[in-house]
Amino acid sequence: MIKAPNIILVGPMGAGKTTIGRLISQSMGKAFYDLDKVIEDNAGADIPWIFEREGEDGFRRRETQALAAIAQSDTGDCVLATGGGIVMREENRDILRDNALVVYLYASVAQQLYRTSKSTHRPLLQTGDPKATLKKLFEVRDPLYREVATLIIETDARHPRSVANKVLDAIKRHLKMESTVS
Ligand SMILES: Nc1ncnc2c1ncn2[C@@H]1O[C@H](COP(=O)(O)OP(=O)(O)O)[C@@H](O)[C@H]1O
Ligand SMILES: O=C(O)C1=C[C@@H](OP(=O)(O)O)[C@@H](O)[C@H](O)C1
Ligand SMILES: [Mg+2]
Repeated sequence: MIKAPNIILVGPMGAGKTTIGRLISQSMGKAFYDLDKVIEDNAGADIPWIFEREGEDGFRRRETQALAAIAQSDTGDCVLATGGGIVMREENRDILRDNALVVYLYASVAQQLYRTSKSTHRPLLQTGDPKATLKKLFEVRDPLYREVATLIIETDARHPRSVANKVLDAIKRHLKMESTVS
């Protein structure tokens, strides 16, 4: 029998990684980690505080450390929701590709903007023009999400439960396919 891999969700801010990750972990009976929460717990401080005191570079160092610790533990029993910038470092992309089944949750810039508009805990969006920021980030990051993804799931115009079911079906189909070719 093939070993079940860790499931890692990537995608832009507002794609629903945290929300969908929690839902699919419950359905799969796997532990759930949100990388932002792990970083906050390790630092004893929240993300806005880390960005303010250590800059984005400090946050990215902490992010890589936390990703490596979780993804390279070989238990294969967790679902991990990452933050939208996880694909910016090449070493992170290597870790993702080598250690997990990676699901890219796709959302249009309009949906990203809508879903992130009610919260103030994303420092990169605390600017005068969050739409322009999301658009610029998406242009750089979309090809990188695609580079690491095993599966790509569209989330626009879908309720979280329906996105979660779509992800679960795609994972099942993928694992079945893998077991028939190996
Ligand atoms: N498929 C969806 N449809 C509508 N709202 C969603 C969907 N997925 C997530 N949301 C909402 O969007 C917001 C951002 O979701 P979140 O899971 O924090 O995204 P991410 O972790 O990718 O930044 C939350 O308020 C969440 O309830
Ligand atoms: O896109 C990014 O660079 C970031 C996304 C955030 O996570 P979500 O994608 O879960 O909002 C969080 O890691 C941090 O604010 C930086
Ligand atoms: Mg999140």
